[in-house]
Amino acid sequence: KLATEATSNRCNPFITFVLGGPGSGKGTQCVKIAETFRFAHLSAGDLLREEMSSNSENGTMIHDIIKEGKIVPSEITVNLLRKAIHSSGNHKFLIDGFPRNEENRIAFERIVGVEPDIVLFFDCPEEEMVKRVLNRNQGRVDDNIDTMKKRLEVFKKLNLPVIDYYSAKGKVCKINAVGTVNEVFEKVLPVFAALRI
Ligand SMILES: Nc1ncnc2c1ncn2[C@@H]1O[C@H](COP(=O)(O)OP(=O)(O)OP(=O)(O)O)[C@@H](O)[C@H]1O
Ligand SMILES: Nc1ccn([C@@H]2O[C@H](COP(=O)(O)O)[C@@H](O)[C@H]2O)c(=O)n1
Ligand SMILES: [Mg+2]
Repeated sequence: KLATEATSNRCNPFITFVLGGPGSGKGTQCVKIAETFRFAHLSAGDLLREEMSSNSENGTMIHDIIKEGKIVPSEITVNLLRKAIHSSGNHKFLIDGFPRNEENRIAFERIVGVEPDIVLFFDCPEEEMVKRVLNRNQGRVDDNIDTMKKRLEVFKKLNLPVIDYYSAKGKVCKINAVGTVNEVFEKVLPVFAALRI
């Protein structure tokens, strides 16, 4: 029901928040959803990494926070998302890895002014997430066992309560993230196939 409530004459953008622990497969699945259903894929982590590499005034701070597995101040992340939403030319968005905490959630509502239509939650056992992250090999400063342990703690302490918040509003689609990439995508497909946007 939650996914079919959207109608074709809406004015607001259609927002999907994509959540799950580090290495649960959010980015991998977002690429497939975006290709199949023509959503714009905005990864909060990717936007922060781009900002970090662009010699911006916040670059060093962002680097240090990511290396520690902590959460960047919401104003920075939400403003990067806001700009990306407005320049995308699309009206359907996958916002990957956001909101990570209550502060992120509230800042998005305040600055962007909309709530998500649906929240996808990739539910994955910790051992599997650790294995995936340590095999990722993309040169990320946070893909090491020390940072990964911290990220898992931050996920449980700060991100799970956000997922609970949206669950209570009936917005969460929980997907079992165990299985091959294609097996997981098979579970995601019906969520988006049911949309009328
Ligand atoms: N279903 C899967 N089975 C096995 N490996 C997977 C699966 N999905 C993704 N992977 C691999 O696991 C790693 C982590 O996946 P991905 O980057 O999509 O996770 P993420 O949730 O976006 O993580 P992060 O929060 O750290 O950005 C990648 O190397 C990816 O190729
Ligand atoms: N809303 C967010 C999203 C990410 N971060 C920081 O970036 C790191 C990597 O994020 P991924 O989504 O690519 O896993 C994350 O551990 C945070 O340090 C953030 O602060 N706020
Ligand atoms: Mg990712």
